[in-house]
Amino acid sequence: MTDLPFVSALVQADLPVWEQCLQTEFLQKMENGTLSEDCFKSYLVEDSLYLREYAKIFAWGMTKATTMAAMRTYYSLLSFVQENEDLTRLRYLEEYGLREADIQSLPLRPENRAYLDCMIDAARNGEGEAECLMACLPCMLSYGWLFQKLLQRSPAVKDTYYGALVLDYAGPGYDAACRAWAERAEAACTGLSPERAARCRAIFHACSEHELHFWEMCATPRTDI
Ligand SMILES: Cc1ncc(CO)c(N)n1
Repeated sequence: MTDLPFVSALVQADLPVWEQCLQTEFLQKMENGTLSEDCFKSYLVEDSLYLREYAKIFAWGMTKATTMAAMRTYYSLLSFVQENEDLTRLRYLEEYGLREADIQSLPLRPENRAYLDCMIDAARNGEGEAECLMACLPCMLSYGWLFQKLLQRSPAVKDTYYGALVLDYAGPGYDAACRAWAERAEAACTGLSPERAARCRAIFHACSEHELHFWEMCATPRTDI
């Protein structure tokens, strides 16, 4: 992504945080095949709740769209997240006897709520598309980066129970989508005032930190499912 200077600098600055994500107990155990199904099930439930709320970030973004191009970015992101990402997750949930409808009333854990509140704040109170995309980007880009790394380091992970999920996020489809989002974010962040650019970097970084907290949370399973 060297042709995307703003986004590349954001990613470079946050690689240490993403490295820390890879070192979390949850991802280490996923990588070495010792993750308990309880933890994984709990992650899937939490992430399903997360993705439901994540959709609302785009809704806030849409209220501020001033061009059709911006509008299209939001709905293509929304449909990618809701349709592509959902397939594997729903299959796993089904294996656990959980239907999407059954989990909707569960509360979000505090780390999850805090992350979503941070993104919603950026999308609702920011000036426009740049702030909204900065809030959404660490989620997408860090997943692509993390799962590609995990697969490179431990190719055997693809033959484990968690292989399907890893391959989804490490695969060319997700990578292409990440690239498109990064290009869109680059365009939205080109030519911003230094103050606004700094605010955008702060949003991106805060959201990377929340990704880390989310992974840390996942080492301990929920007790209500
Ligand atoms: C918490 C979280 N971050 C990122 C992604 C990738 O979309 C996800 N599914 N969940």
